Amino acid sequence: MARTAPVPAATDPAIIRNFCIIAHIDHGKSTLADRMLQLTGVVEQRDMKAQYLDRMDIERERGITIKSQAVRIPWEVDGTSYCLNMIDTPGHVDFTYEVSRSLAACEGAILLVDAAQGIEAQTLANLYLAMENNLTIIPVLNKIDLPAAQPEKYAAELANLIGGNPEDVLQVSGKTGMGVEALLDQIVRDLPAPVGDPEAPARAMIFDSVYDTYRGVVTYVRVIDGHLSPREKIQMMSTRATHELQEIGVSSPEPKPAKGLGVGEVGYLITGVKDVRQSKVGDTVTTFHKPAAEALPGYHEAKPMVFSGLYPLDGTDYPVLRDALEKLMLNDAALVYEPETSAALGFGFRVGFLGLLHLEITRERLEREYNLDLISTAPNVEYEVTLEDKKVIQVTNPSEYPTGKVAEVREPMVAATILAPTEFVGAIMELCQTRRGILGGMDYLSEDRVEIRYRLPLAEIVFDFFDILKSKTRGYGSLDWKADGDQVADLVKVDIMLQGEQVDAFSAITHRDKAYAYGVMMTGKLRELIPRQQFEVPIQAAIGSRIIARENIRAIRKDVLAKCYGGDISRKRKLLEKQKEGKKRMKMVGRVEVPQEAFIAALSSEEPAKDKSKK
Ligand SMILES: Nc1nc2c(ncn2[C@@H]2O[C@H](COP(=O)(O)OP(=O)(O)OP(=O)(O)O)[C@@H](O)[C@H]2O)c(=O)[nH]1
Repeated sequence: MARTAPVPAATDPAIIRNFCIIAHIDHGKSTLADRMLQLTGVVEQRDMKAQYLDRMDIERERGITIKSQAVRIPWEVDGTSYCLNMIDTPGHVDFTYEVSRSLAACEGAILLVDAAQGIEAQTLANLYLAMENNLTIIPVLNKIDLPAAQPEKYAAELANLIGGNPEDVLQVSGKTGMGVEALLDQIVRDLPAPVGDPEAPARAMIFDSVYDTYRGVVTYVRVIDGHLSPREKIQMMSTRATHELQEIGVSSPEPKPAKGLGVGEVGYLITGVKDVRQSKVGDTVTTFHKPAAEALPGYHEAKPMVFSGLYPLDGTDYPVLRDALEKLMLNDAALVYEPETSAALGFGFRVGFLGLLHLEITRERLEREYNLDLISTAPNVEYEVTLEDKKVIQVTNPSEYPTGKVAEVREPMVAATILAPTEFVGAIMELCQTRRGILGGMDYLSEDRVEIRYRLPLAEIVFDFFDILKSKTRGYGSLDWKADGDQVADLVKVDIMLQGEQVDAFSAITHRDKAYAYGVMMTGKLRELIPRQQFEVPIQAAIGSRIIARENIRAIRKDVLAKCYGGDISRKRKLLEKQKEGKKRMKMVGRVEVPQEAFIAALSSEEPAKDKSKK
């Protein structure tokens, strides 16, 4: 019954439809994409697995999409075989950047809304992105099989938001497959076919690029004008670097070599290049023999929001970490890093991320895919510090924060949008107020749902804000934010000292009002984590030379042989060996031995617990 046809060799743009699915997290994009793959027969029943397009283990385990994926699916309407290119996109606010790149490769978007939840913060954010890209939008309610679904109510809400009639909002279930065929028909009917000049010099936009151990760099493109063929010499417009095309093809969803890619087509290129910097996302590909005069407008550079130091537990892994970061960067245009050294942790990198989830995912990928053990330092945002001599520096690492000579510090701000049932307005405003927020406005989307806008310091919302918002709104609040300039702030650097020796890994830049709380928290934690030494160890928190908190670790003389009475010499030796082993995993801070685990434990609590990472 599925109206599938063999994937047509799409040389005629009139039969192509490029679309993406945008939605708030968990509203069911990946499930709907799965159902489309199954219905159209591109994935055999026996090969089907949930979240087919989520290729990374982490994506499957956490049930979230991180990378965009493009796949070509056939669909027949009124006897004509169409070629649909579906681009699955992530929903989490950290990965909005991935979404905007995918949108630029499409003519239309399915705006998917959970029929039991209604419109949420990322529904709005993604809708605005799609509108900015002039995409045709098909509103769809998903999960209508759920007993809690309220299709009439939310169809009205959606129609109200984007204009149109509630009756025109399609109702589907990605789970049961209900309504999905009608949706595919509507995609063919409502979305415009791509337009471009087939005779013009080739121009293709790179919207993704991944490193494959066997094949080298695989570059995903959307052709705007002209044609790309195998064995052709291509040129990257930003660097003018040339490569020979070894393979060109489409994902269906497994890679399938093709005879070429024409106007409007989405596919992949392989040039055998191993250097990941040769294939930059946002760049335009043209041909060497007939190059285009002008590149396509690129993407906005993603701006990292959160910075953290990443250090290998074992110092000899440093080169592995460097290579791994380089490879990940190709996959992830938003990642930036530079080498740094820490007195306490050795050689590592300062890495910039889009948010905490991005940090967590990156760290997990590095550990898993490259077999590394890492310590990540407490994350912080980027500050702009003006010194007394008017020099301006950007500080992403607390240990670089200048002491004494500071004239002004500016902190990054965000424009935040919170959606929640009206009964929680008071609680939300109270929370934003304590986070130094300034109310920007409030709109009622329906009589029981409100949109509240605040301007807040990034540092106040990027760490635990969302978890608190969720608990204050009994799970119903949703949050989206984007960068919104900066402001002068009263910030200080808190240092942590062990026996008078500063430990750079524990320093933090905080608002003056919160410095004391940080000092007390960190000194208290370290007292628990650092074992007693043979002398007393004071742990202090200080702003400049002023001590704001202090704890003490009492002295102990640790005699490991005390337990071994009797003359069993081999047992004694074993114990001594063991003690030596243990020492190897100690870091010396002055005379104080700090176990590696203490660093990990003291720093890790600054991250969100694993299961809280979803929005
Ligand atoms: N009952 C019901 N559950 C659904 C339906 N579609 C998705 N779900 C469930 O909703 C949850 C989220 O679905 P996903 O497809 O992973 O959501 P997503 O929007 O792709 O999430 P991200 O990829 O992380 O953005 C899963 O537990 C699905 O099983 C549906 O039509 N009906």
